[in-house]
Amino acid sequence: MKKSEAEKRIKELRELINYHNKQYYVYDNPVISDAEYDKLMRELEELERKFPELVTPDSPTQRVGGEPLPYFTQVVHRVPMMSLSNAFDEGELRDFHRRVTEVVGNDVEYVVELKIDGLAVSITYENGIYKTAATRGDGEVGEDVTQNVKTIKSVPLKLDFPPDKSPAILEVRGEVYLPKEDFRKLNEEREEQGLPLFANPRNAAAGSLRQLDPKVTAKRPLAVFIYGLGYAEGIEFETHYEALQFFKRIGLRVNPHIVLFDKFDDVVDYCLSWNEKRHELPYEIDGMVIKVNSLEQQRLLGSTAKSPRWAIAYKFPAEQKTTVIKDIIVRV
Ligand SMILES: CC(C)(CNC(=O)c1ccc(Oc2ccccc2)cc1)c1ccc2c(N)nc(N)nc2n1
Repeated sequence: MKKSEAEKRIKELRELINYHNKQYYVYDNPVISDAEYDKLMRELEELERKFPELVTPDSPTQRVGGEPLPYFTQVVHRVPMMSLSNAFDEGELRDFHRRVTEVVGNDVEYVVELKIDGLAVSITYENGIYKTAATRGDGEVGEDVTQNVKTIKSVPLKLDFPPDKSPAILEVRGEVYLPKEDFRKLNEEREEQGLPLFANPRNAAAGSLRQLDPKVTAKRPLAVFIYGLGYAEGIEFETHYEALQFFKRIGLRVNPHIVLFDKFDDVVDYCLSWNEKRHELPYEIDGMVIKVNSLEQQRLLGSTAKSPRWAIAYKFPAEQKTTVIKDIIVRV
């Protein structure tokens, strides 16, 4: 095959593979079989082997990065990654709502999201191409985990911008997690190998993401849900819900159980309902997150040094298990 034909076919294959990744990971609606998908990947890998000069960093074949790192470099977040204040019961939830309405009045909508029990990451795309990823760290400075996050199949390496909206820089935040079933299997393998077990999926995700060798991370079936905007150049949103819809449209994986409410009683009912329903989810959640939808109202409410006044986490009552102590995250 001539180089020009290879170039054309490589472009086609990348677009096809990106499309099928979006169908599978973002819309949970694959339209080809795994075997057919693998065939496309193999053809692309074969062509890139024949024409290595045609390989680009955003090619779907470039997920498992380079050599192990000696250490993680630090990344200063353009916008701090804040934490959430907590509400532990309905009363505290209603106190939050009262504080909000005292500032912005009664015409307020809320977006309610699951609080995935994983670890927070920030992912930056430049002109729609995956660029960097960092852990939350202390909120101001995190660890550069670009190579490791790149191995997560539900993280797109190229965003699908519509012609009228293509931000030069888009930095989003989300939660990296390990699904329950994969956590169980991982601990089963570790037991067989006589290795220490992970205490819970969150620790397993953290331990997997903080690996210095991306080939180890690549073996861990991590996943991500994007839940917020960090920083953007070249695009503006009026509401949080609009931002989430845009994220989904361009290929970022957003949780399917996010709901917009305009009555706080419905927010409360929805939060309480998930204390039971969560046991059927394929991943662990430790609560719900309630956010004022209007970005203008968010600005009016502002933030404390630590957390926004326009969002709160509703934590489920701790199950009668061993007391939850702050787990020490180790790299194993
Ligand atoms: C709401 C926010 C705290 C993110 N937002 C921010 O980190 C943030 C940071 C600076 C902001 O504005 C500032 C900009 C510049 C300076 C200071 C504040 C606004 C939001 C948050 C935190 C954890 C979440 C979680 N585990 N699950 C879900 N589903 N949502 C979550 N949302």
